[in-house]
Amino acid sequence: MPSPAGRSAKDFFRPLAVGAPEPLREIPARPSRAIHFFDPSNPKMAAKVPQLTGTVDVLLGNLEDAVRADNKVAARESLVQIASSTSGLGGPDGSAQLWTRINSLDSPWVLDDLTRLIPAIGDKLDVVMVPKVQGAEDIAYVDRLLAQLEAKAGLDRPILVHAILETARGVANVEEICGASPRMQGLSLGPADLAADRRMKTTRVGGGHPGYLVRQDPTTTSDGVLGQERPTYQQDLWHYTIARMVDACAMHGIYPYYGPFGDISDPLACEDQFRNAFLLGCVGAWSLHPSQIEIANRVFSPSVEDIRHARRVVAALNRQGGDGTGAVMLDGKMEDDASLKQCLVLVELAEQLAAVDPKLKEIYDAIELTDE
Ligand SMILES: CC(=O)SCCNC(=O)CCNC(=O)[C@H](O)C(C)(C)COP(=O)(O)OP(=O)(O)OC[C@H]1O[C@@H](n2cnc3c(N)ncnc32)[C@H](O)[C@@H]1OP(=O)(O)O
Ligand SMILES: O=CC(=O)O
Ligand SMILES: [Mg+2]
Repeated sequence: MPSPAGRSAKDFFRPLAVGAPEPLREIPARPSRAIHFFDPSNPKMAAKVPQLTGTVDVLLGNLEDAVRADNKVAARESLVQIASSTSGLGGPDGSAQLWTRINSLDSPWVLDDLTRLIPAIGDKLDVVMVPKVQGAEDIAYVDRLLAQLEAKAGLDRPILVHAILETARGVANVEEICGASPRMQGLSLGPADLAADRRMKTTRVGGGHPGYLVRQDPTTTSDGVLGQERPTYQQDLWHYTIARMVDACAMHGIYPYYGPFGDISDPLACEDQFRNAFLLGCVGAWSLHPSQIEIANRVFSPSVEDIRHARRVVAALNRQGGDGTGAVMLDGKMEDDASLKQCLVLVELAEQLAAVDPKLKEIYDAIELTDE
């Protein structure tokens, strides 16, 4: 059966242009807790890139929304300059990955974004983020164009594609978007554009809303008097979409991310939003301001308590049967193959992060198990 992007299974992993690199069979799990956005046309932000390179998993040169229309060319040119001159940025050995967010596919800038960036810095660019993706056809367009440009530039490694989920049609097509190309690296939730496209009545960039709540039912006392207290509980506007995104990504072996949290002055609510996404399966979130990098790095790294518990579960199941199967009691709770698999997700993530973050490695290495 043809894939949504029109390719049969036998052709799925064939390069889309003669001389283009072979597509990857599996998307590598490179740490990407914070995708830090900067506007390359803003001299102050551009100047901060070298010092951010050792502190953040991904630096993303943003060319789309938040870059003024009259700065689009300057942003693109400055990104070329930054990528060429910043050591440790981008490529398979970079200490920070280099991503870019190109302009939307219907904009007057996107063709020049790709035809300028790929020949100039294609060897440094790890991922191209595509905004406002509507369906597999958008990915197919970028896929073919990237293959042609990679072939022309003689690149030996495919540039990956990340789509922003920020239109109602995109959400309806989320599974086919994830499976549209072997280049698909992941998806980010774009709550601001998605809210506008859905005609939601919010005015924020991500996060909750005090009006979106449930109220406790009225209570009556034993003599029938209506109680005064009716607590309310704010609900998560993004739960449904994040859950759909996580399932679609997991099904296709690619990575889901929460996107922007616009209230820079509210680090606590930002942390909550990021943690909800982490718990639901996301691997990272966007950082719009340097202060959000630390929040994402912390929230998207498993805690010491989680890793201690996960290792104890692994050890307890191994102690019992040697092969990790069966069931054991630990702290009054039943643990078996299914909880073991959850624990292994955390243990593997900790190993991946420790490999790039020496401080975290020290912390995880120092965890002692007291059961043996
Ligand atoms: C819905 C969406 O599409 S979200 C994605 C698109 N939006 C973005 O990318 C926004 C990126 N961030 C920004 O534009 C800015 O952070 C703003 C406008 C939110 C706030 O900027 P400022 O008012 O300058 O913040 P603030 O004064 O706290 O900045 C402190 C310093 O950090 C710098 N800085 C701020 N944001 C960033 C950033 N993202 N990257 C690098 N440096 C930054 C500032 O230039 C300033 O530098 P200075 O100390 O040399 O003066
Ligand atoms: O691009 C991000 C968004 O929220 O819109
Ligand atoms: Mg957007």
